[in-house]
Amino acid sequence: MNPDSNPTWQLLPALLATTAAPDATFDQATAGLLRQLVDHSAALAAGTVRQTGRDWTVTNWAGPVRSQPVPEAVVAEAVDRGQVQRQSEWTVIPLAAAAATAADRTLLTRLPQALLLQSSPAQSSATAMDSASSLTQWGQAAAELLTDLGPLLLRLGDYRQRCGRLEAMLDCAAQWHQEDDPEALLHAIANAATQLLQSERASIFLWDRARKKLVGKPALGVGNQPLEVDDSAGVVGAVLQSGQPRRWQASEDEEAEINRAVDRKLQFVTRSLLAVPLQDQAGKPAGVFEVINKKQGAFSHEDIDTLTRLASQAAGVIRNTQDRHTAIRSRDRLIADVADTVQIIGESENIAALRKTVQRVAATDLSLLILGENGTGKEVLARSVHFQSPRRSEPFVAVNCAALVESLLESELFGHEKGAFTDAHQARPGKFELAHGGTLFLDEIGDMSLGGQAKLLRVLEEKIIVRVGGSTPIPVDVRVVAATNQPLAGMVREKTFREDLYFRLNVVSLQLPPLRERGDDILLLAEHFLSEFAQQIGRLPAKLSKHAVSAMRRHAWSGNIRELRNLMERVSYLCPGDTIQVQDLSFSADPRTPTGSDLTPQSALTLGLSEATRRYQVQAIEQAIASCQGNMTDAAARLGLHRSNLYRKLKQLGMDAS
Ligand SMILES: Nc1ncnc2c1ncn2[C@@H]1O[C@H](COP(=O)(O)OP(=O)(O)OP(=O)(O)O)[C@@H](O)[C@H]1O
Repeated sequence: MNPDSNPTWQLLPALLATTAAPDATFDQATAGLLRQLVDHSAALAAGTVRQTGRDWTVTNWAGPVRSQPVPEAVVAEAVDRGQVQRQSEWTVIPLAAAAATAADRTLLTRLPQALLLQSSPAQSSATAMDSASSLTQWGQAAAELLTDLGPLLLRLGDYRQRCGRLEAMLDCAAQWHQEDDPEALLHAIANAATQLLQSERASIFLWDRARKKLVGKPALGVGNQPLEVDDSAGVVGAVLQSGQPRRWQASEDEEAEINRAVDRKLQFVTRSLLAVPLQDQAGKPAGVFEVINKKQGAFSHEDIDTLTRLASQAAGVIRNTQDRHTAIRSRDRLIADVADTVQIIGESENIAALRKTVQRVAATDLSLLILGENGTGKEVLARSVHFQSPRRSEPFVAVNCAALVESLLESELFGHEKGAFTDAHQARPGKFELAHGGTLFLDEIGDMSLGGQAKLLRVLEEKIIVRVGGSTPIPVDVRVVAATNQPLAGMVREKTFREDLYFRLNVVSLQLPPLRERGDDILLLAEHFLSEFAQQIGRLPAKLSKHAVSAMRRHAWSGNIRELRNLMERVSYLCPGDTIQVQDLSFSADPRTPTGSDLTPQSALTLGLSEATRRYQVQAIEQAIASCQGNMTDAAARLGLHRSNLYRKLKQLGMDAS
């Protein structure tokens, strides 16, 4: 036969062309084939039919809108006999099941059972015979194509649909991994399920084992109403208990399985439902994932497969997000706890002003230079800046520059590679790398050698380090806070500190006052230390008696807070009662100042006669008051003074007379 007049050859290209479209379905391919049939043959219209219950339903139709009913008897006879049947303008060609189809019962139920051709009614009998035979030829060609290719096209459609769903699932899973908020994640998962399974709602029930409840987290379309059901009730309960997926369809399945009370509460009617188990890492039940009301038809086997895969992805992501959230919460709690321990204590004017400045600069990445005598709290201040800054969850690394000899400085700060020098048995990151993302505290910067200063400056400018013995540039993001008790500006003038580094570090400078200039902050700090040590010892913090408070105020404190801290540590451990008395406070002498017994004629040469005399008097009075347990009359008597003269003397010496 000439291929041009062979109906199969004429119909096939159109059928293949339709199939080539990436989202073509079996129905679309059939529609294309029927259109070709109508265009090329004598058929006015063509359609496919299959039996649903007792009726014959048209599954596809090409040509003018049908005005007559399907000739059901003729169709039934053609299908029953497996032979072409004709009646008036109808020709019915049965579609045999291909061998491949017969093996797959689910395909059989989806394929049409007969091809229906309608021709024009009025024709001479001779013409009618010719045209009927030609029509049958065309029809049989189309029927063969549908029989042979139909199952393949259906399967192709299924595979495409499955690929589409898997792709969509991968996309969803990738998005879920970005989601940090557990509630938002559950919403995103439920949304994905409604879309992928063309359903009206989806809910994820997490199992509250202790309360024997299934808690529906995002119940879409339900607002924020909590949805809780007993863990053994209804379809979801059965899925949790059995670990097996379940489908439920109104009118086909037991009505009693559905909890209509939930429907009423949510003003919703469940028509169909599919639920699959959610499992934890160990494969134990963790909840149930359900979708409700398939928009068209019933939930299929493919839907079970899709929801099961979705549930397994979801379980993993939910677990990870919950773990991450728990970890973040405990990290934040720990950071908050540590941050609490590094408050800048004090209400004196200069400390209050300093606290305000810290609040302002903490949010920035500006370099800070903290100046202050030894033990004035420079490191505490640096830590406080760190914990108030956005870098608080990253490391705070402190380096004592005075302890770094020139030969070690580079490897300490920038790290080294294995074998970089004799003792470099392992590669080691330096302090800059360790502080990445956080704060690097360079204490005693004034003691850094000039060579070290040059290397430090380069890294601060370039924000890149290279480990000793290495060649790979490593970018570092570090906020630098430097501190010194040295007169850095003077050192710049004397050329013992690099001017360019000084300006690089000193974008903002903070000056910490010495303890002796902090007035009643001494008492606040003392209270702070007393409660810190009380906590360590496991008892209530001791209180300073009125006389002890006076003695603390009177004492000529050095600048170093450690003196106060050590004293409070000593009394916390040694003071027997709840109240600290004057005699419990034996102040240690400021090593830089000659003590009473040290005061010699030489002292007057260093301090000046008037200051040496003042200090001698202060100490003599302090000792007398302490030895008389704060009794001023007795103390005055011991000093050979009248009580009122003692008060006058206190005032004159700038001591606290209260
Ligand atoms: N605001 C504060 N709250 C609690 N303790 C503080 C505070 N300020 C300082 N201290 C305590 O004082 C001592 C000295 O503080 P820090 O080490 O911060 O001082 P520094 O100026 O860095 O000392 P150095 O000059 O010796 O390096 C520490 O024991 C610290 O705990």
